[in-house]
Amino acid sequence: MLKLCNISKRYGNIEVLKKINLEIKPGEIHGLVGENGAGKSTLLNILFGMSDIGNSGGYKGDIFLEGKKVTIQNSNQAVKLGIGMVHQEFALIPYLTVRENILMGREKVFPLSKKFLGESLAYIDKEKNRKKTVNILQRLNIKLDSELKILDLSVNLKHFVEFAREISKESLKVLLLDEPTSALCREDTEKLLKVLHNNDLKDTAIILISHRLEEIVSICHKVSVLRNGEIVDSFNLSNFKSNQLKTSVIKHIARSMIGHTINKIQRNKRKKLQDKEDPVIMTFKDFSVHMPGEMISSINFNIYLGEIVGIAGLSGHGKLALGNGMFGIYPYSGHVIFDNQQLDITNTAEVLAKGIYLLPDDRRNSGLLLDRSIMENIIFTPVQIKNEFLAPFFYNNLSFIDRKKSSDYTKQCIKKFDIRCHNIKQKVNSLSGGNQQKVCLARAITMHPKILFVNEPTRGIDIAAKEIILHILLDINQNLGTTVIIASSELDELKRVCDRIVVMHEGKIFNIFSPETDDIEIILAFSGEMLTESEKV
Ligand SMILES: Nc1ncnc2c1ncn2[C@@H]1O[C@H](COP(=O)(O)OP(=O)(O)OP(=O)(O)O)[C@@H](O)[C@H]1O
Repeated sequence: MLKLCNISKRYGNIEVLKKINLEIKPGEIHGLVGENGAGKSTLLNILFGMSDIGNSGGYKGDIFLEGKKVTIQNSNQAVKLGIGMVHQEFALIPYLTVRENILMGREKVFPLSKKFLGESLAYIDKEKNRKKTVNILQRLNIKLDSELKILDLSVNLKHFVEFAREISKESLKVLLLDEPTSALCREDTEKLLKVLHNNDLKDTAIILISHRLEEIVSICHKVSVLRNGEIVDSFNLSNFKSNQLKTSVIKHIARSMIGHTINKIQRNKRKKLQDKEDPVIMTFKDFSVHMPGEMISSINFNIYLGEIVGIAGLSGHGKLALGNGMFGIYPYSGHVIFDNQQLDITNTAEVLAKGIYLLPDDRRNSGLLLDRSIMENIIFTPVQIKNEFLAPFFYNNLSFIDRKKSSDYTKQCIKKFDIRCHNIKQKVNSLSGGNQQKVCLARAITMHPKILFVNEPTRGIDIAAKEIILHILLDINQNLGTTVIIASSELDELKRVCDRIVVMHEGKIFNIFSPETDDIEIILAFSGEMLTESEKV
């Protein structure tokens, strides 16, 4: 179905893809793995004719579709050729509804209006389109109101909408999936992958990028490993059915990606599950947050000084709402007490100045200044809130950025966080997704927060960099005394670093577990169920 011959791509002097050769059959799911910045998204962007590729000098090499050579200059051409893409950072129109986004350009219209007014002026049959959308969403087994605006959806639901839009296209020849599951919890990932696995798309050639190697090994037929823009290894996965073989092939792929083996971070000294004696740093009283698709209602919860708390649960049950609500991003009610005083969470500058910081999961929309350099992104909040990185006052309160200090510090961050970039001046929107996430974290850490809320810190991060990030979170907790609240879909990571794990269900705290608790018990709590005493035994 798809054949790539010697595909190369340069950004200025830097060659980010070097003579990529790849063949994918109809019905084949081909995994593409590699470190952050290895060139995976660039390859898919070429195949989907993304404007960024054309604007930066295009690509070299040949693309064949069903044996015919094609040139892809823009996304319109790609769509016409039968190529669909689910983007890492969404390509949805925020002010339109789920229905409008899924069916855009393919809406059902009233036949008579089409006859008299022509296709482009025909009246859209809203009811028929609504039913069609509901059917598509049912195919994905997802409960979602088709009339909600994209703007009001959580990140995981946006992923489902993108996926629904692509798989509902007839005559889809090639489907490009750029980390479609990175924002999803295990259950939602399974729903989505089931559609791929069930051969619903049996004539389509699929390329799947994922940093979750278990996922790649479970559903892909083949996998190619990209390192520094080159394919360094490929594996035929059809032979690896048993769990033991899967584990060994995962290790093999990981080594091939990174070039060395990875040591998983494990916290040694943990705090005991809190008792009444421990000092409380923050209290939520009757706290509700009306975050669309992630509401929490009337929770009462203490955060203890110096702990690392994990917040887990299925998407849509409120896991992400605590941090987002804390920063007044969505309407809320109730009270937040910090250091024995009521906090005015509508005053973000004051919240930040008190040493409370949020690293949001939606980094592109609320975490980064995309058009600014890595350095500006890292120092921005410390300059604004804490007057850091400024040269001595020039006149009254007027001062300039201390360039040397800022650039030395940024270089340190690049090293510490292993941010793969050309230099400190590179604009953040030209960094790979995982490296953007590292910039967000570097800024958060630069604030030396007393309390750090992090939503999905390792989303889109490669397997080696994940360990760096977990290590840094442990480090600021142990050495700076930062209290850390991590909302994450990665239960394994929460178990490795947290003192306790709070499970949210239907917007409430369902239970709080010690990290030693068996996975099954925690996962059951995700659905609001508990093991009986005899089952525990
Ligand atoms: N517009 C651009 N200008 C300059 N460099 C760019 C641009 N877009 C991407 N790059 C560089 O190309 C390289 C490959 O990036 P790409 O997004 O393909 O990586 P990736 O393998 O998808 O990483 P991730 O896993 O983090 O998503 C990176 O070094 C990135 O900085």
